[in-house]
Amino acid sequence: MSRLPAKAKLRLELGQALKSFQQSDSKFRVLRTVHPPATSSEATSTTSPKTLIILDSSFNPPSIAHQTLAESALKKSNSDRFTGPIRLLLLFSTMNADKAPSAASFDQRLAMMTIFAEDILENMKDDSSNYPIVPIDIGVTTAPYYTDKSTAIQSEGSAIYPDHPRHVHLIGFDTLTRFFAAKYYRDKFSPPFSALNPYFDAGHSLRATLRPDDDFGSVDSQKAFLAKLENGEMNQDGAKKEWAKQVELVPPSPKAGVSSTKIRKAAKAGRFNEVQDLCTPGVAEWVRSEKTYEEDDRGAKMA
Ligand SMILES: Nc1ncnc2c1ncn2[C@@H]1O[C@H](COP(=O)(O)OP(=O)(O)OP(=O)(O)O)[C@@H](O)[C@H]1O
Ligand SMILES: NC(=O)c1ccc[n+]([C@@H]2O[C@H](COP(=O)(O)O)[C@@H](O)[C@H]2O)c1
Repeated sequence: MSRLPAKAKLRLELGQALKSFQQSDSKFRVLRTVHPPATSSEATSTTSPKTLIILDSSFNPPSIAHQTLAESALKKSNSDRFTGPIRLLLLFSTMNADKAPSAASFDQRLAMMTIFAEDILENMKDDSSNYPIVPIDIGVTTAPYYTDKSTAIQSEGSAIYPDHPRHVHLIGFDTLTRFFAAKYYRDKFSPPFSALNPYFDAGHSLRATLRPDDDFGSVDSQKAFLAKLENGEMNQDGAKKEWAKQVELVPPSPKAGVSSTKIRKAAKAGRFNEVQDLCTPGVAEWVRSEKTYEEDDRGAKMA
């Protein structure tokens, strides 16, 4: 293995770790931790977090919009309100609630997540007065829903997160509407939103970034969606209006128009300048050199 080029080695190691996870009954596992440059990995790996910031995504591929979600949450002026120590978890679901697995293979996505984590840490290092030093975990889960993801992390992540940290899931507005969509819970829960009680009772929260778009609607209509929770209009399905206090709405970032779909399409068409604009440097280099989307740029949400 030692003679393999670095990228092939990374894929192989992550592929093997993923296979071992998939062959187990586990629902959550951290496969790797990326440590901030120039800090002792021992020091950061033994820091048990009280707040776990989680970016769950298909990472197909990681984009600068994902980078903004993570960095904005970590920025000291925003993260000061979280109880420290803080840790960031990049989480990949092997089972997505709405998408068929396609385009980049799972070992490639895990490799891109690792490179993305290194890019984020490098970027934050350059602005260290504004960002805390945090390790970034690369994790996998089989759970497609946020409530189940958090339950799996609580029960199976207790060795790496022994202090039972509060979870802050970073999501975009499109995902907020799916978090609060009764159709996902109706089969097993009556009323459907009673499925969310354990999540909010545990003190977990959501940091939802507005994402104005032709498909997702204007900023005002997106704010109006959360107002329905606040006003009790979702109570008939079992929601509680006080949950709104655990949902932070974040103004859209200048990267609001960026999506992984755009990157896959640009890569397939060979527009690598565009890929470079939409990805962090290491990820853009990976997509180009590994020809990640040369054959297949699918990965759109299923109907
Ligand atoms: N530009 C953006 N603004 C706000 N949130 C975003 C943005 N891009 C992604 N997100 C959020 O990041 C999370 C993970 O994103 P996801 O992997 O679905 O990316 P995507 O770009 O929407 O993917 P795809 O284009 O493949 O559907 C989701 O909660 C999504 O809403
Ligand atoms: N109700 C829910 O918890 C719910 C609904 C739809 C998608 N999801 C998850 O949101 C994450 C992001 O989804 P997309 O990659 O489809 O944007 C995925 O892990 C997906 O499985 C969760």
